[in-house]
Amino acid sequence: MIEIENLTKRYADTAVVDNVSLTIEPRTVAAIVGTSGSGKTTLLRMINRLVEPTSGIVKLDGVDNRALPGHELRRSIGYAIQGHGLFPHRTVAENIATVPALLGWDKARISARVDELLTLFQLDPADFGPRYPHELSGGQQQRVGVARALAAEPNVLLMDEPFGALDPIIRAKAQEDLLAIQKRFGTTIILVTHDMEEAIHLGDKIAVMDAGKLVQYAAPAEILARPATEFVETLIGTGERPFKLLSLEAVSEAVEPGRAQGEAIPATATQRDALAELLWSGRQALPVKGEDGADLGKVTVKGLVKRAARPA
Ligand SMILES: Nc1ncnc2c1ncn2[C@@H]1O[C@H](COP(=O)(O)OP(=O)(O)OP(=O)(O)O)[C@@H](O)[C@H]1O
Repeated sequence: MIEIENLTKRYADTAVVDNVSLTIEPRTVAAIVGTSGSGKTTLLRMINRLVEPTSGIVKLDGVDNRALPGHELRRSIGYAIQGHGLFPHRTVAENIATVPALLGWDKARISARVDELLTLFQLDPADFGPRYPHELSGGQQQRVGVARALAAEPNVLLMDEPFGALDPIIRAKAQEDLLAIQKRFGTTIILVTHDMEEAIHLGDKIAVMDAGKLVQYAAPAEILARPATEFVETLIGTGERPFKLLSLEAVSEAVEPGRAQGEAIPATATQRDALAELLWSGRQALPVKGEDGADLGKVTVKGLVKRAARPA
């Protein structure tokens, strides 16, 4: 668990992070969103003490983050940034091995961990391990950056716009990979993004920052249904709100009994995908299939329209 209590950072007379308090439950993803300059990166960097707070406390599993020297603290917390920050003169394997080597892991354990992570990120260890960062595509470098951040099995992973530079298709893939890896390792992730869509998709909770202040901290559905301020409402984009609400839930939650004609949609697809397919194909209902291909029922325009309405 991460507890941030009355955290403030001042530069000269300006509080760029202003008395922020929030708690992040273990094994969840918290997304920090806000406009440029709202203090997101500064807030994130006070967790691993790349920035020292002016006042306030950060506790990690109940322990003040000042209990350890900063460099030791940072070995225990994963950190991934936009542009990946890979060491250009070290191979991919050496990059990933950085923190385990600092921690004194033996060679066999390091090599097993590097192979495990490369495989997990769908990079063949024999092919990619010996390459240098410039021999990879941007998307591959990004995956190595996240693999490096996870190398020493941290409980906490901080990510600063990790997908900012990726094209939309690779970005969607990277987001899915991250969620799968987060579930597998149970990592607590704090992710800075300026993209509300990404925050809604990835965050169990979303922290909205405006001019250094935390203006709302809530689950995505709550933020969509009840934005705390006009600023939050603007960030959501009101025209998109019903579709974002539908994107939070799977088709399986909206299945109705009965049959429908035509190609089926998987129960794991989002309700937004189902509505898009219904509108595009001009149908009133789609059959829904389970992972084993079994017919589970149908999803209808009428049912989804109800679900897209503002929650009571
Ligand atoms: N070392 C510093 N000295 C003085 N001012 C700083 C320093 N670091 C950050 N700031 C200021 O603090 C404010 C918040 O910066 P921060 O990087 O946290 O914002 P951000 O929300 O992450 O923005 P972006 O989305 O553009 O990265 C900005 O106005 C920035 O200019």
